[in-house]
Amino acid sequence: MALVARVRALLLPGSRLRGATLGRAANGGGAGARRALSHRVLVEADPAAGVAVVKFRNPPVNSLSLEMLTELGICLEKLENDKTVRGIVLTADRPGIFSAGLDLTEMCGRNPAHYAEFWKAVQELWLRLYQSNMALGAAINGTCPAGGCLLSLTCDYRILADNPKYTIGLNETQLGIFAPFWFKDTMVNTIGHRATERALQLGLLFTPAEALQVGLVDQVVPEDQVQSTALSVMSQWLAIPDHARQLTKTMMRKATVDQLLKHREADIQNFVSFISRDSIQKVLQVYLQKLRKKNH
Ligand SMILES: CCCCC/C=C\C/C=C\CC/C=C/CC(=O)SCCNC(=O)CCNC(=O)[C@H](O)C(C)(C)COP(=O)(O)OP(=O)(O)OC[C@H]1O[C@@H](n2cnc3c(N)ncnc32)[C@H](O)[C@@H]1OP(=O)(O)O
Repeated sequence: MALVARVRALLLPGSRLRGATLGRAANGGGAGARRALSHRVLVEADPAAGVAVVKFRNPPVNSLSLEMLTELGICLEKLENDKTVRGIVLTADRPGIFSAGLDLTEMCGRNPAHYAEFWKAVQELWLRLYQSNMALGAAINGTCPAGGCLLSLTCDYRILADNPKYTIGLNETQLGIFAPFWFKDTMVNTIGHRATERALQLGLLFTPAEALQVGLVDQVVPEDQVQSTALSVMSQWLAIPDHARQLTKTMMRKATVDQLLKHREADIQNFVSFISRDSIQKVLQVYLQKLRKKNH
């Protein structure tokens, strides 16, 4: 289903999104700051600074469900059309978990049509973020595996909280699945081929010190300074004339984007047939059960 159709579906009677305010809603924060609410995404915009902070709040772990992907996509589209916003900082509403990655329940026990719809939504969000004309920063205030790491890698820079409990990486192989080519390319573009090959094959989750060393993040700062640092780094990016920064970003990312655009349909079909395999369903179910057992 296309983004517009998914939004309509979300707005049908009975949907949890119905009645939610997706536009700018109320004053909040400092002078001129504006807040907008949807269920799973909170936006704090500061028009004077030209920056919006987009906060994930999809408890318990900020997983990227179909609804979360859709709300995030709507929110980013609105911000892209807002002339007062030139930069976006992505972060979690609460410290602890930036995002647990793609929602595993969307990839388990569903039908092929659902897998195709879900994967299309993952592609759409990646394309929106990776091609964004905005300057994007990630204020990573919690653990950041797999799809969470991918979100941060679409940004122009990453600031990670200095907490050894927080790890970051594309750990798909540890689940018995693997990162598709465009996840891989996004990481290669950040840390290079050899470091990516090692990280992906071993499904490494890096501590803050390791992530800094390998170049997966640009700065590690005390936990209470993650957002303020991300905002002050943003002012450096916004000091560059937009057109010059945007043309450079497009030049750097075009080949990677074009690969997915060229193989988009095949990538969906490959995902659907891979994820539908009995053996893959089994490993995902075992992984989910292990996560759930901890709590019961
Ligand atoms: C041949 C051609 C092939 C072409 C191939 C194409 C594609 C390739 C194929 C597939 C690629 C698919 C890509 C996937 C990328 C991903 O993002 S997969 C998700 C990876 N994520 C993780 O591994 C993280 C798992 N979670 C955790 O490690 C922990 O939850 C946490 C984040 C560290 C938090 O720990 P904490 O102790 O605070 O919380 P709990 O573990 O107790 O969790 C609470 C609650 O939430 C549930 N949950 C956790 N993570 C997820 C998730 N990602 N999705 C859904 N649900 C999740 C957990 O089960 C608990 O539930 P409850 O017990 O019922 O409350």
